[in-house]
Amino acid sequence: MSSTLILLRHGESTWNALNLFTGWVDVPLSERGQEEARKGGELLKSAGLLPDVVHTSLLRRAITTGNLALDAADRHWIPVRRTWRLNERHYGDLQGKDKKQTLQAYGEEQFMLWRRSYDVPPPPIAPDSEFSQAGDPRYADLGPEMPTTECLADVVARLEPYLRGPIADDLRAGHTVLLAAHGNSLRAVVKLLDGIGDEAIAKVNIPTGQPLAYELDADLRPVTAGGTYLDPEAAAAAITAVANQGR
Ligand SMILES: O=C(O)[C@@H](CO)OP(=O)(O)O
Repeated sequence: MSSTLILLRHGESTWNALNLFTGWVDVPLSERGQEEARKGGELLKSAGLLPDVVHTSLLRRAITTGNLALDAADRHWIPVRRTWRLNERHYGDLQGKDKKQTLQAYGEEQFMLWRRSYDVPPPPIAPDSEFSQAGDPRYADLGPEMPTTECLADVVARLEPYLRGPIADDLRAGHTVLLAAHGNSLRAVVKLLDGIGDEAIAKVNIPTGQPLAYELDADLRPVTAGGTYLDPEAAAAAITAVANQGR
């Protein structure tokens, strides 16, 4: 039996618009981001890809995107599960910093190591930073798993059990599953699904608000490597914009 997994990065957030590193800071969607989310839902509806269940992170830009997209697809009523394991990568001490200024201060190589290398995390955030999540009640159960910074390898490690567990269970039940999440947590999903190498994943960028559908075989392997963007032209333009952030 085949099943469908749809990946949807949140629409533009207010901090995407300001070009700030965001990570676990819980910023809202911009007006444009809300519109992107609605359009994403309309694309799902017109493609006949109707989710039976949605999984989101614990961050409002993904939660709101899921709500707006599902509302536009008339699927606002489906069950929802939320987990910190789908959160954006924790950006450590870079959270709240301007991407362009960071590029200028540290240079292209260090900037890209922090943004896209597989295993180099940014410096950790101090617990008393205004952009720290220490003490946030939504993460009270995490204990020592609570990150103060993460590289993509850390995201893969915390996300994989959830992908192979609750998400795989829903897919095996024949459900069409929507993941409303983030640029880097969805890069981790794509890496795992497509078996992308640690270096090659640096070149993969996920655009905001563009549904990416994976048809999966009975072993939950992609029928088409890389999946299918429902609006390939818009997705290609948006991917280039993400890749060039900071420049
Ligand atoms: O700031 C962030 O949290 C992410 C996603 O917006 O940025 P980047 O694409 O630079 O990893």
